[in-house]
Amino acid sequence: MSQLFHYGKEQVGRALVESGWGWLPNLGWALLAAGLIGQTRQLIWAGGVVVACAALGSWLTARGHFHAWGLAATAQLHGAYLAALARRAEASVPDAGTTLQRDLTAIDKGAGFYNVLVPAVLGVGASWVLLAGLSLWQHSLVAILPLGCLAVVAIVLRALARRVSRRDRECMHRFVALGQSFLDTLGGLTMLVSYEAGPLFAQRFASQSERFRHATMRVLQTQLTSLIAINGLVYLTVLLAPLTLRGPLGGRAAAFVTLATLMLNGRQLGYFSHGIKSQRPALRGVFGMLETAPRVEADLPAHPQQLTVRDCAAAYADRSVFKNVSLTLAPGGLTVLCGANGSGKTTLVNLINGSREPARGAILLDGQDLAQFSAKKRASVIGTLGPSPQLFSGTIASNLKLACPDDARRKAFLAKWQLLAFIRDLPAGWNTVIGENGRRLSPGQRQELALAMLLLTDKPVYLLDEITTSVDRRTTKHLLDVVGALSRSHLILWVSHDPLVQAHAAKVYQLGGQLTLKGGR
Ligand SMILES: Nc1ncnc2c1ncn2[C@@H]1O[C@H](COP(=O)(O)OP(=O)(O)OP(=O)(O)O)[C@@H](O)[C@H]1O
Repeated sequence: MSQLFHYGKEQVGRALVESGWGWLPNLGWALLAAGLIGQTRQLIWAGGVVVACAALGSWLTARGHFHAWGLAATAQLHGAYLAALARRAEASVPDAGTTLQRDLTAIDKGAGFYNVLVPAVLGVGASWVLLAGLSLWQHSLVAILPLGCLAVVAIVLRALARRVSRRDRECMHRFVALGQSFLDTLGGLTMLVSYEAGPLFAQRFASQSERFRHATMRVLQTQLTSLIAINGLVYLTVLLAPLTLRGPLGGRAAAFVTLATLMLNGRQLGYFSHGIKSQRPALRGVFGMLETAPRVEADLPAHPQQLTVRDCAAAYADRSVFKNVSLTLAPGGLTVLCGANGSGKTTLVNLINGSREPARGAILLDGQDLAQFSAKKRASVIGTLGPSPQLFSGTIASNLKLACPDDARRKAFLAKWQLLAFIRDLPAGWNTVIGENGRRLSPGQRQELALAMLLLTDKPVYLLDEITTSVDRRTTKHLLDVVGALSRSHLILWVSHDPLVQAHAAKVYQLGGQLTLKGGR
């Protein structure tokens, strides 16, 4: 939360003046009460003058710019956040923008930090000084009473805070479970119909919705309990105060009014701490974005000679996938990675291309740590293709053009490597319309087209993850010839269980907890 102080600093002085004027009427009301009840004309006058001066001062300082600190700070935070978001999107950092709505709301709600903190702290402090003076004058315990109450409020809130965050987590967990189940059902509707499992899923979905509703109600219940705790203790203290008051009637009235305003400011602080705590995760996201947004970066080598995976470990949540994996890719031959399902091959590919961060270790390209570079920079030198490639509705030619807009180079490349031989059998040839994500092509044709598009991007490093699962043997052999030839000048890692692919490799690594060299030519 300390980062919040860095914004709108130039308005802090103004916020103090605003808050001071804001508190002054409390002194005026205390004097008025003392004067009216003690029937002292001078005090009535003094109170009236203070209230009038405070009102005039507030009007003069405010003049349409009330909450100057909050306004300045939130404007600066919005600006900094949106600029960082733009840099992340520009650098193709995954997830950029997905939390935009939540983060902007957090910044707006965070304005409470600027608008409430100073007035409430100043109000509590000033009221306390006044109260201490009054109780010295009257020999009463009225200054100690609120101390005890605030201590109890703090203890109660602390106890509730744990419960609140447990309930919040539970609610979020239920929400995620509900969302996942909804998306699964939506995606697999046809399969569910063929399994005749519709009613079962409907029942399961209904019970998950019910659990989510219960979790939400528990969150509301806990929030209500803490509000009752704060308010209950505040009003109880104000009600108990007359029992501790001694001395002249006017002094007692002044002490009572000051105590009431002190407790109201204290309650405001309690609400404030609640509000700011509930925004803490979102605000952390905002400051995380500001800290991690990519700065202007250096270029990565256009023709790297070595990619090194150095002592890398990978984990999901607290589950380790592998530890101490080291591997070097260099031009001069294909490197193949195999291993049992779930051993972490795709995870390793994702560490290299930057879509996941290693739990430990580093990935170096010609000695430069890739962690310093944005996803966009990494993607400019590392091309990745997985088993389910993404194609774009349009024709085969329009897709190829996306990967390489230069007509001459594209045609020369495809002719040189004799790629996409299946096009000869299509009546519309290159102008065949492939539909959304290439669904009018066969899975094998989709894979071939996606590989041709990847190779057309002409990156120095390629990561191929199970790209021939749907491709026939003859085409696989041909693709192996192409990739094998490219691996003389490029750094290529191919994840494959296929013995045919492994037979073409200069090095074959096996992953299974550790990475071991299994063979190669
Ligand atoms: N997003 C994820 N969240 C949590 N766990 C994951 C996630 N992705 C993968 N895992 C787990 O990490 C382990 C490694 O997965 P990974 O996909 O890297 O294996 P793989 O070797 O590529 O498997 P396959 O041969 O089936 O493609 C698996 O046990 C999997 O359950």
